[in-house]
Amino acid sequence: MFNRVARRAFSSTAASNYKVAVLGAAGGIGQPLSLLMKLNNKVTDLALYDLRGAPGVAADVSHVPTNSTVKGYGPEEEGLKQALSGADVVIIPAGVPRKPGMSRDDLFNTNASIVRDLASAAGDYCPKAALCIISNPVNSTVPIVAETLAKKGAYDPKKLFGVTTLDILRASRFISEVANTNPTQEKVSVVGGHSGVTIVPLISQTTHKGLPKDKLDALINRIQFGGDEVVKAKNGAGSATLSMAQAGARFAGSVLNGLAGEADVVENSYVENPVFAKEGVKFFSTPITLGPEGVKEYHAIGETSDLEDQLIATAKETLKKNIEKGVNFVEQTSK
Ligand SMILES: NC(=O)C1=CN([C@@H]2O[C@H](COP(=O)(O)OP(=O)(O)OC[C@H]3O[C@@H](n4cnc5c(N)ncnc54)[C@H](O)[C@@H]3O)[C@@H](O)[C@H]2O)C=CC1
Ligand SMILES: O=C([O-])CC(=O)C(=O)O
Repeated sequence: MFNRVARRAFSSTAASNYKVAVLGAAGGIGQPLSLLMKLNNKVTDLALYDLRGAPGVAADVSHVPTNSTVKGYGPEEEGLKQALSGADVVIIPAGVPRKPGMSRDDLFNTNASIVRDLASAAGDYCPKAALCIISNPVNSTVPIVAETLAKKGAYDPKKLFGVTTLDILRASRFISEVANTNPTQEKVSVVGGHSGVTIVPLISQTTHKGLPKDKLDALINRIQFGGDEVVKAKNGAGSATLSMAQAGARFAGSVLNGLAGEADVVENSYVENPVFAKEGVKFFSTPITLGPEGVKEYHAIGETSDLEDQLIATAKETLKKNIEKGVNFVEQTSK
């Protein structure tokens, strides 16, 4: 088996060589996300872990002719340890999705312990890895990971990311539908968290700040509750998986670009942000620049309208509670 140095030395086509682990890889998000990571030429070692089904997904994805090896692991034979050892980036979409009528917070009771245990394993087996958290409720699962790692002395706030990129994708798409423009050219910063009122799209920073109030309100509401559209349409069969895989692959790709030292890699992400932490909201999504050590720079939110100021204030109140719930969970359940 090649060690990291040898892997890098033997590769000729990739710009850089990284091991990426996907935890929850056989799920609705995990499968297409694993495929998209296989297509990323910075990935040379792809480790797919799930309670069940990961070896099959790995065998399937491994036939795609790109530079990466792909291995699937289950919980037997220290599969989690093998999947995580040496990982540079860990992407976590493990856990249950919503059904109609549920909020993301309703997933807390099931997903909190799943995420805590996977975070604990990451702290043990790849303490230097960048962790990208997809499992809901993101507003609380990210603090759970932070607290779990902190208890092990393995928490690096610059390497823990809540993935909110799907809100960014939706904002681009939905604004293009309202303004009749090309969605690939629409860039909208979405700040705050990842659920309902904590999702705050900053439309005033786009070229569409003059939208009539009824259209603006409807657009903001659609971005905040875009996840519900998919949950309703899937009618009990889960929530967004394909668009989420695209969002997760874009975000993890940017993390890899940052690790590789590329310039000006900017994404929005729900991270421990020193500015908001001072206000008592420890985690908050803003634009960040990604670099070789994870977060390289925290960007200010920028200019906002009065309406956006109100939305941000509302988001902060809910986020404080969501964060506290995650922190308390780790306090109460850690051995
Ligand atoms: N951050 C975001 O924007 C989004 C987050 N999500 C969230 O992502 C999560 C996953 O959604 P889906 O893939 O649709 O669900 P799914 O049920 O299709 O897949 C979840 C997978 O996780 C696995 N799993 C459960 N416990 C595990 C453990 N302890 N270790 C490893 N794997 C484990 C399951 O076996 C399953 O294969 C949900 O919590 C969902 O709410 C979904 C869409 C967007
Ligand atoms: O709505 C859900 O439960 C899944 C999710 O986070 C999203 O699609 O934004």
